Amino acid sequence: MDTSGELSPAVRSILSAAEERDGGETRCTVDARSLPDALDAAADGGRAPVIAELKPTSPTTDGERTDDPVELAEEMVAGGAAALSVLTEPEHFGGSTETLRRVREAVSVPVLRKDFLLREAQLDAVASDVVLLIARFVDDLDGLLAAARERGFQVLVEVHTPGEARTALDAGADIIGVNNRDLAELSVDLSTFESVVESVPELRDGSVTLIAESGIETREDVTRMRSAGADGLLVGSAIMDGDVRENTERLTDV
Ligand SMILES: O=C(O)c1ccccc1NCC(=O)[C@H](O)[C@H](O)COP(=O)(O)O
Repeated sequence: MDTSGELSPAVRSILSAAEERDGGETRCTVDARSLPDALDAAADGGRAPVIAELKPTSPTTDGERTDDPVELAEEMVAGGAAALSVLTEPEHFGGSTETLRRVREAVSVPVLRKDFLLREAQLDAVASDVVLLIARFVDDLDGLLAAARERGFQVLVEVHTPGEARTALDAGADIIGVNNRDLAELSVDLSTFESVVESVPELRDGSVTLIAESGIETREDVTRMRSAGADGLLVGSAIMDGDVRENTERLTDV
């Protein structure tokens, strides 16, 4: 894990909690719904390919959303979300593996497990269609990627810099997310996605499903990230803040 650069106290706390968290007792086997296919189908159908994120709270959010997550998930899908992301981190994001299990049972779109996974056993805590691995925080990306794929998971490898994007490509990642959130300041800057993609043109050669993550709030942001090459857009706060169906419709209907 690379904790050498600056990290906000909240992220340090998230990582300490992740180091302590147990995995599942039995090995997961997943028959995954395809995230790339779901994103392509949305785009072919004239909708922005949005992955709507169920994030009850976060270090950058005031308060906590306590409505039934299954109802929220169904509203997101009704609003046009191509896929869902469910936070399972409990201490800082109000998530749970049980929420993800219930949501995945209730919807037919692919569901991403959004968490800070550090060890192979943690993959087995719950089945999902996609798991997130954060390049900076995973010691053995090749090994964890292989372990996830052996179980049937698709893997979204998250990066924030050109160097991390090259590491993800070298490890054979085929779904890569560029997170616009800086983990030192927790601020978001959409030009992060643009500059990483410009520095690493292989991200746009068609072999990778490329996701823009964080800080996407408006239709203009959606158009901007799509123009820069995003095949999918991961949106949390702008959907969770208010009527999730209306918010999802506003961002998918472009
Ligand atoms: O969302 C946070 O406050 C946060 C703080 C520290 C580490 C990670 C954090 N978020 C994880 C994410 O990547 C986002 O939930 C996701 O990309 C959606 O972002 P947004 O649309 O800006 O809510």
